[in-house]
Amino acid sequence: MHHLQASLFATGGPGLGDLAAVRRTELGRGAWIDLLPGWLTGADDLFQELVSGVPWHEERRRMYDNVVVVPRLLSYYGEGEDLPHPLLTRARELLTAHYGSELGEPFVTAGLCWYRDGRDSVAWHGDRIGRGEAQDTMVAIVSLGEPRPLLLRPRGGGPTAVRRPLGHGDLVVMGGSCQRTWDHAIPKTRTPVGGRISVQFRPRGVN
Ligand SMILES: O=C(O)CCC(=O)C(=O)O
Ligand SMILES: [Fe+2]
Repeated sequence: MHHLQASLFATGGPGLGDLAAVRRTELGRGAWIDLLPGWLTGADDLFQELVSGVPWHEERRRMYDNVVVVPRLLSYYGEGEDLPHPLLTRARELLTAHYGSELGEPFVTAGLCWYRDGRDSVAWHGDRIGRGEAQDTMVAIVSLGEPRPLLLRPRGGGPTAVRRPLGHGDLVVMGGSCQRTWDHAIPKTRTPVGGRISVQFRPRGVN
């Protein structure tokens, strides 16, 4: 048996906790976030395995007359594509089992972001290129590696209303109207910080 599969069943190996322990915070405007620190445990190697095993790429985006490089590496697993690690497959199954009735559909896609250091970031945005613009939905994020804060503020600007450090194994789920009525960001930091990988599970048509 492959050592990875063997370790999944060994005691003290990687595990995913009970999602019944999530804590919900109502943000207002129909938006909420659920948090479960340390949902994923004993997966010390997972970060490094994803760093070396995932087909990361840079993305360039047109900004007015310029083309800018997105400050993080990305990889996207669409519906039906095998995820890069069995623990992520299991995480998605458990998320669908827990949230499926409230969400009304399964989590199907996985977007991965690798923030190599404090210069990598994601600017203020909502996930509303797809259905998140018009409909309530959920985006579930598992954070791996070095802690980085997730910031939230009502859409359209203003001061940061929520600042939650996301550490190794932590789960955050943004739900309700969160994608269309709130924005979120992972800011750059001058503090020396190692790499972080975020795995975002979304339903079909949300991105
Ligand atoms: O890194 C994160 O946890 C957030 C990423 C994000 O907001 C996105 O990719 O849409
Ligand atoms: Fe996002």
